[in-house]
Amino acid sequence: MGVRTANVQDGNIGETLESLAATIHGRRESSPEKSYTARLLTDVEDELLKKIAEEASEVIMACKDKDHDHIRYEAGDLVYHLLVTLERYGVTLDELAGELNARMK
Ligand SMILES: N=c1c2ncn([C@@H]3O[C@H](COP(=O)(O)OP(=O)(O)OP(=O)(O)O)[C@@H](O)[C@H]3O)c2ncn1[C@@H]1O[C@H](COP(=O)(O)O)[C@@H](O)[C@H]1O
Repeated sequence: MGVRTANVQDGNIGETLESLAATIHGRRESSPEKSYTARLLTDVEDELLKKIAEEASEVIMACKDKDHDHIRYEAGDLVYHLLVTLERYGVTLDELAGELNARMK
């Protein structure tokens, strides 16, 4: 585990998710030898699905430690892998927004 804190600045979550999702989408054209994302998009699906469980567990452990920087770091890993999962299975961010908006009371 290597939590990096240098150069981490607050950002706009909407813009960041859209930019990252676009990068991930673009990796469909990349070589799996050169891109981890391209590998996750093309490898056997269990490789990606296992990462979701692993990263979720790491978030849980960081929360148990009440370690703010570590929680942020592991949440970043989890959200990245979730975005790769959405890309792989064809669920767009707009659809996700629709799903969440529909629940708002
Ligand atoms: N945001 C990410 C991102 N977050 C996490 N990861 C990778 O996800 C993996 C996490 O797995 P692990 O938790 O096992 O790795 P780890 O962090 O070494 O292990 P721990 O410290 O968590 O124990 C690492 O290989 C990270 O590099 C990411 N890989 C890519 N991206 C984004 O995806 C873009 C495309 O990257 P390529 O995959 O290189 O094309 C990049 O420009 C980034 O914006």
